[in-house]
Amino acid sequence: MDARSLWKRYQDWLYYHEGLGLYLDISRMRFDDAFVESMKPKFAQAFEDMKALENGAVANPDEGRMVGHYWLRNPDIAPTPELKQEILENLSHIEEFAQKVHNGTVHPPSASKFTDILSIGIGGSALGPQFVSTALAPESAPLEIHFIDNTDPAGIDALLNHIKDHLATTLVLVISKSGTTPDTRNGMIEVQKAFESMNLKFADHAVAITGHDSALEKQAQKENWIDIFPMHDWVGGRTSELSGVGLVPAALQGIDIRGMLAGAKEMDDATRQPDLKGNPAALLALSWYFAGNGRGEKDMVVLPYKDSLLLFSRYLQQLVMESLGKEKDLAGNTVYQGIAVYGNKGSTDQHAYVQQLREGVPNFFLTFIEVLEDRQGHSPDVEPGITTGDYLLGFLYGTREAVYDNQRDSISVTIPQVNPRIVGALIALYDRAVGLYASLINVNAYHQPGVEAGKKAASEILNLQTRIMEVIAAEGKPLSLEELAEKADAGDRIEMIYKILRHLHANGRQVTLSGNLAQPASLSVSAR
Ligand SMILES: O=P(O)(O)OC[C@H]1O[C@](O)(CO)[C@@H](O)[C@@H]1O
Repeated sequence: MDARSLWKRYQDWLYYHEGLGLYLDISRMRFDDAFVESMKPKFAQAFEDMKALENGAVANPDEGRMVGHYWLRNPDIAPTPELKQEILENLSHIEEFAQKVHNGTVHPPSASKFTDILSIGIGGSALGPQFVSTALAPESAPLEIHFIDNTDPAGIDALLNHIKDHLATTLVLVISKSGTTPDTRNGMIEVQKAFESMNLKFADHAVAITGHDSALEKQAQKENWIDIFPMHDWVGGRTSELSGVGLVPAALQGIDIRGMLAGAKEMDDATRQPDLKGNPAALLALSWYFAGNGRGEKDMVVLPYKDSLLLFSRYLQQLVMESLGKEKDLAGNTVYQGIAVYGNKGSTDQHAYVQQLREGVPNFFLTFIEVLEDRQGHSPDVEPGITTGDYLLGFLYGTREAVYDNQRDSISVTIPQVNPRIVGALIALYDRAVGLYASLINVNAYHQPGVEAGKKAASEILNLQTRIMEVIAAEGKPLSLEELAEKADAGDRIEMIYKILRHLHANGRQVTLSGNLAQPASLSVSAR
C-alpha cells in the first residue's frame, strides 16, 4: 500500500476516545473489508455474550460463577442492590483503612506509623499491584511497597534482608483469593518467622485480602489480624486489580484509586458499545483474530515505550494467556486455543530481540504503546532541537515502519500520559478485549483448569519426598535408588526420587548421596 493509501487507512480505522484522550490505531493490521464483514456475525454474538455477562449470567460455567469485575467500576450495574451495596461498602472500607494507616490511627505496636508494605501473593494476586505500583506510585509515597511473589527461598531472603531495618514498621498484605495457594502460604510463613525472630507479633502487622470462608480468612480471624478485605467469588484473580487486591495496596501508596476506577468505567462504557468500529476492545479483538486466524497462530508482542509501563506486558501475559489458553472450547471440542504474550519495553527491547522481529520468524504481531507526555517539566536538547523523548518517538515509529515494510503487522495504542485514570482505562480495555475474543473463539475465559494439573503433580512430588525420607530414616543403611524406589512403593518414580535426593543433598539436608554423580544409577543414599 502506498503512503497516501496508508494515511487514508489510518484515518479510516483510527479510534479516539475523547474523554480519555486515548487513540487506537489498527491500520497496520493488514485485514481487508471482506474479513471485517465475515467477522460481524461473530461480533454480534460476542456483544450479546458480554451483555449477558454484565447482567450477571453465569459466564464461568465450569465453576458456576458470575463474572463481575465490570461492576467494581460501576456498582450501579451490579445485578442486585445487595451486591451494589457490598461493592460500595468495600470501597469505603479500603479508603478509610488507608486513611487510618496514613494518619497513624492504625499503626504498629512500637511506632506511630507504618512505613513499608510487604505484599505477599502470586499471579493475579501480585501482577496487578506490581504493575500499578511501577506505573503510578508517587515519588514520596506514604508507604513503600515490596513484593514476595514466589516460593524462592533466596528471593525471600533478599527481600527480608532489604527491609529488615523496617520490619517493625512494615504492614504485611497477604493476598490470595483461594487462601490456599502454597507459594503465598510459604511466603507468609517465612515472613511470620522473620517477625517472630525479631520479637514482633505478626498479627499486629498483618492484613488479609481473601475469599470468604477461605483458610486465610479463618487464620486472620483467629489470630486477630489488623483487617480483612474480601475477594469476591465473582472476580477472577487476573481481573482483580480493581478489587481490594489492587485497590488496598494502591490506596496505601497514595495512588488515586477513584481515578483508576473512573478511567476503567469510562473505558467500560466505550467498550460496551455493540459497534465494531466504535469499540476499541472490539477493534483489538478483531486484530488479534486476524493476526492468528482465530487460533493464536501469532504471538502478541507488547512494547510500551515508557519505563513506568514496563510491567504492563507481564500483567497482560497472565490476563491473556490464562484466559484464552484453553484445550477445550465451551462445547467441549478440543481446540488448543491461546495467544502467547511477551514484551518488556521500548526502546530497550530494540537492542535485544527486535532484530528477529524485523527479519526472523514472522510468528508475531506487535502492540506499541505510545505515551504523548514525555515527562513532567522541561526536556533539555540532546541535539539541536531534539530531546530524549523525540528519540523515543522516533524509535517507536521507526520500528513500526521497519517491521511493517517487512510484512509484520502492528497495533498502536497512544495515551496522553501515565496517570490513574489512564491506567484504569488500559486495564479495562484489555479486560474487555479478552472477554470479546474469548467469545469469538468460544472458550471460557474465566477458569484455569490447566493450572490445577501442575499443582496436583507438585503436591504428589512433595508427598513422595515425605515417603522416601521415612524409608531412608527407617532403613538406617545405604540404599541404591532402585531399592529406595521399591521400598517407597514408587518404582515408576525413580527419576523424580533421584531429583529430590539431589536437591536435598545440595542443600545439606537429611541425606547423603554417595557414588558417581555423573551416573545416577550408581548412587546410594543414606540418612545424614
Ligand atoms: O489468589 P490466589 O487464589 O492465591 O491465586 C493466585 C493465582 O493462582 C492462579 O489460580 C493460578 O494458579 C491464578 O489464576 C491466580 O491469579
